[in-house]
Amino acid sequence: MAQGHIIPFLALAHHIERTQNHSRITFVNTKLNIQKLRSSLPPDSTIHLLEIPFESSDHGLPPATENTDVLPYPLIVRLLDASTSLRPAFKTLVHDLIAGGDRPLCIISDIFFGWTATVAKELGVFHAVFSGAGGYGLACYYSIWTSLPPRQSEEFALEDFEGIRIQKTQLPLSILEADGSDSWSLFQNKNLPAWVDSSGILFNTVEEFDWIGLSYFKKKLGIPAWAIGPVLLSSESRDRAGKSSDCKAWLDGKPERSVLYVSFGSHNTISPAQMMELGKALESSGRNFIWAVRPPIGFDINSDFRSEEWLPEGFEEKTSGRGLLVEKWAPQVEILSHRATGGFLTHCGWNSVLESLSFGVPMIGWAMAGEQFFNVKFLEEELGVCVEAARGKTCEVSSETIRSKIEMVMDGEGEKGIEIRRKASEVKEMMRKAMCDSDAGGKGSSLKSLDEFFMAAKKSMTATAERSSDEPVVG
Ligand SMILES: O=c1ccn([C@@H]2O[C@H](COP(=O)(O)OP(=O)(O)O[C@H]3O[C@H](CO)[C@@H](O)[C@H](O)[C@H]3O)[C@@H](O)[C@H]2O)c(=O)[nH]1
Repeated sequence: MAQGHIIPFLALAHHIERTQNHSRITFVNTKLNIQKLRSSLPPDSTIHLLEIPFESSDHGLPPATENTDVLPYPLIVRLLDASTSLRPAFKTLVHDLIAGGDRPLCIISDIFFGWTATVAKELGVFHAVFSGAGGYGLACYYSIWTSLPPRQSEEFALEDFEGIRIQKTQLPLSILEADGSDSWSLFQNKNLPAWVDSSGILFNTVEEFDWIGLSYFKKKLGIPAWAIGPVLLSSESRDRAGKSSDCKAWLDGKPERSVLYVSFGSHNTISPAQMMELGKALESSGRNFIWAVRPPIGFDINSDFRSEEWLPEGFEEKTSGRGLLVEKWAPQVEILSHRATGGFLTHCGWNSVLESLSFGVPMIGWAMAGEQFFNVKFLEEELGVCVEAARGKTCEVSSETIRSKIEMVMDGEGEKGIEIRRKASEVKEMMRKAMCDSDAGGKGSSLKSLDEFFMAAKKSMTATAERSSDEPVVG
């Protein structure tokens, strides 16, 4: 029930539809999310859409709230918790399919729907969690949630993830405030342990560069972790195209790799003070930029953007011609794929990371929540494709610091600028190969993993069928 999760699920559904012959896919979600999805499916799509009932106002949420993108941060955990109420309707749905002779081959569910693994186990259906997050970032997140660090430590080693040290400033607010009895702890204490009921985890990532995190899950949960990515949604398959043509036309007039794209994903925003500093940094950097803007923390996230109030005085006039503000939703893939885009200031949500790297665009990291802090650590320390600019939605940042990181990444002639672009190109190539079906060497690793996953699901289905035919008929 979040755009950042629905997008990779839709991409996965398209990918399965294309690569696995004769598979029938049913996409299950609540009414409003299904409505949005319907508009983004091509007319010839074989993907079925099914709604399950959900009344947000029954859970202390505003009416018609079914997606995190319309919610302020404090209400997100309430939506997650409310989503567990879908369990009986979901169980009935799967039960009815089985009773009608249409047993599903497998159920693939989101990381926040741990309970679906338990339902699948009860009904004897093969189940996998699909993580739109990467292996390394999710491994840190899982490890910390299942063994909360002492509150006073400024830096600590992860108990079950060898060699990884985390600083307190890298913890999302939900974990910083967790004491075992708060809403996030209560939710995660139910959600994460349920993953062991699953038969494996599918990751939207690539084995060749994300094996550390994948190994963590194989060892920790004793189930397979299949890297099947990157599965990405093309700009044509996106429902909310934003100001598509405006951005493209604007980018067409800019030199190669000269534009910095700034966006913090589908629902995050920063504090008013941070927004002011970021504005100053973009102004003083003298660089071209596209900034996907959203009202800062403390203001209605769905309201119009007031640049004269939230950005430095005269910002739009001073950056006219070299800066473009896009309100609420930008055509991100179109921007990242354009030859004029040379860098991405991002919160490092995993979809943004994959989208950026699939076009070889290096990043400036500013994590906001969830596993994003660990993604930044991974991208900077392990892959060398990112430099960190700031941490969190409330930290103090100065325009000078942000500007220096912008210059470092956007400077195609400086040592760092050259190196980071080289590494980003290397990762882009790894991603291409993982999904490649035509190189002389045969299928790429991610395509092979998806085949393995389907083989495991089919084997399990055959075993279930054999078991039920062995059962004595009771009159
Ligand atoms: O103006 C915008 C903003 C976002 N997007 C798209 O929305 C998605 C955003 O996904 P992501 O970058 O992963 O950010 P979040 O929406 O914040 O993602 C959530 O889901 C991710 C995958 O599980 C996690 O890595 C993040 O921590 C979690 O916040 C991407 O496909 C973007 O292309 C747009 O097209 N236009």
